[in-house]
Parts: sequence; structure tokens; C-alpha cells
Amino acid sequence: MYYRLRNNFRLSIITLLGASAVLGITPFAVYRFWQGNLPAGFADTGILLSICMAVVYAWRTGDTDRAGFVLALVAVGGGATVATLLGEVGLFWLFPSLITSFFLTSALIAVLVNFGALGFLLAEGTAFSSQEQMWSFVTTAIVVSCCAYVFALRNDSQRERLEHLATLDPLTGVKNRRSMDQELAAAVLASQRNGVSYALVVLDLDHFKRINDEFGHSVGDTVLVEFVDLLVTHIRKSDQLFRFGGEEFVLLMPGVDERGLDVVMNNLQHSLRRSLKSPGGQAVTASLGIALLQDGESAASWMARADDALYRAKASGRDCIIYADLSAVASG
Ligand SMILES: Nc1nc2c(ncn2[C@@H]2O[C@H](COP(=O)(O)OP(=O)(O)OP(=O)(O)O)[C@@H](O)[C@H]2O)c(=O)[nH]1
Repeated sequence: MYYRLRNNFRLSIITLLGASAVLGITPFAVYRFWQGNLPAGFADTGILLSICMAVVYAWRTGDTDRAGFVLALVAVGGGATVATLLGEVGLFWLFPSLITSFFLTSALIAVLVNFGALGFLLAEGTAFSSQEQMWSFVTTAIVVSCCAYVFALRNDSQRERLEHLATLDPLTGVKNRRSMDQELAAAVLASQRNGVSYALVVLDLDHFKRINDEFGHSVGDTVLVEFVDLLVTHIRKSDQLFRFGGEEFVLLMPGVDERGLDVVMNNLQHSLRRSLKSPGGQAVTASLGIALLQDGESAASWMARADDALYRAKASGRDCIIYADLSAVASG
């Protein structure tokens, strides 16, 4: 539970709103019934129950988008209903609701929900005791909604940027190991559903430590970047390249057969020997381990076979390509 609250921002907001609603609205609902104001009492109870149901739905299904949208509607729509029933006293409830809606749903939907509620209050009119009060309220509510909208948009774009950066290797700009795990799992699913063939190629530069030791770490970095640039020129748009760690890279290639793959990988190795040189002039080579995804195989087994093939390529003297052993296939 704590883990889900920590890692799912919208779920934590939905839960916080649920807890605040129970604590904040329950006494008012009781008070309205005690006053004999049945419409307001039922409105408060309805809002409370709807919020609780949406919170339970979010926890059960994990669908925080739908639950958040319903909660934004309930919070803002409920606030507007209470304002029409209670007048000025009820209007105070709308300000926190107008802001909360931006935490619960997308910025665009939140602003539409807020403006819808303001339009309803203006058309209905009974919430306000004077024209001056009405326009003061509407103006301040619009200012609050617009500021929250701009803030929410900026927040969304920064979150997207952070998420994007978290999937990239800062040195080479290719995807990192974290996104590789997700893409491998997606490839296994796609292969099971649509029968797409996939190859996994693990590439490791040979004796890379010597380059670092002889010429320094920054030269090693440059070689890694040049290696990636060269790789990119040999692969298709649908292929994906990941940095697995250190001087080890992984290529995920959909729709390939063994013969075509062999040609591409041999070309790559020739071009590496020809073009990638250390500052001392020696060719920089790479060893390759290749595994074709088998029917019903798990991502872990697939990766382990490719890694084992790479290990054998290193053991066979490096600068060569080894295909994985099919006897080690383990199902998912
Ligand atoms: N310059 C640079 N070096 C790195 C980076 N990440 C890992 N390394 C270095 O890569 C080297 C890897 O060394 P080893 O694992 O012994 O591999 P190797 O020398 O290529 O030997 P083989 O793989 O057996 O051919 C180490 O010296 C690491 O410090 C990096 O981002 N930049």
C-alpha cells in the first residue's frame, strides 16, 4: 500500500481527497441534517459516497484516470450544487475544488470542468446575493483556474521530460537498460500475439579497458559514442539500440531471419574494423552474441542465451559472432 502511494502520484491525491472528504464533509453533512436542511444534507452525503466509491475503484482497478475524472466532476459539480443550495457559505467550497481538479485529471479536462461549473452557477444565479458578488466570484475563480491550468501544463511537460531522460543513456543518447527491460517484455508479448520474429544481439567492445588505460577515460567515451554512431548507420528504423552497461550494447531487431541477420552483422563487423580506430591507430573490434526469440520463451531466458553466446564469442578469441544455443531455452 505504502509502495503504491509513493509511486503513483494520482492515486495518492485521490486517497488524500477521499480522506479529506470523509474528515471535512462528514461533520457538515451531519450538521445539515441536524439543521433540517435535507437537500444540503443529501447533497453532502451524495458527494461523500461518490468520492469514497471512486477511491475504492481506483485502489481496486488501478484506473486512476477514470477515478480522477469522476472525482474532479464530483468535487467541482458537488461544490457548485452546494453553493446553489447554501449561497455564499457554499461558494467557499468551490475554490479548493477548482484547484484540486487539476491534480485529479488532465489540465484540459480540469479547466473544462471548472468553466462548466462556473457557467452553471452564472446561469442558475441563486448562489449569489448581488451582481457585484457574482462577478467578483466568477473573476477570481477564472483567475485561479487559469493559474492552475498554466501550472499543471508546465508540470506535465516537466514530468514527460524527466520520464524521457530517465530512459536514455546520458553519454551516447541511446536507450538505457531500464527501457530495454520494458522493450524486451513488449517484444515477447508481440511475438506471442502476432508471431513476429525477433533477434537480440549483445555487442561488447573488445579489450576496451586498454583504450581507457592507454588514452584516458574521455577518449574511451569518444570511442563509445563513435561505436554507437556507426551502429546506428547499420540498423533499420524499427530496430532498437540500448546501452546495457559499460561497453556492452544490445540490439533488438524485429522481423529478421537468421540469414539476413548474418549479412547485416558481418557487414557491421567489417565496417567496425575499417572505421573504428583507437587514437593509436589500432582497429577497435567487437564480439557479438545473437539469440533468436523462440516460441514461448521468456525475456530472461532470451537475454541469458544471447549473453551466453557473447561469453563464448569472447572465449573464442573475440571479434566474432556466435549464435545462441537452443538447448537452453526456458519458457516464460
Ligand atoms: N570511457 C569509459 N569507460 C567505461 C565506461 N563504462 C565502463 N567503462 C570501462 O570499460 C572497461 C571494461 O573492461 P572489461 O570489462 O575488462 O572489458 P574489456 O577490457 O573490453 O575486455 P573484454 O570485454 O573481455 O574484451 C573498464 O575499464 C571500465 O572502466 C564509460 O562510460 N566510459
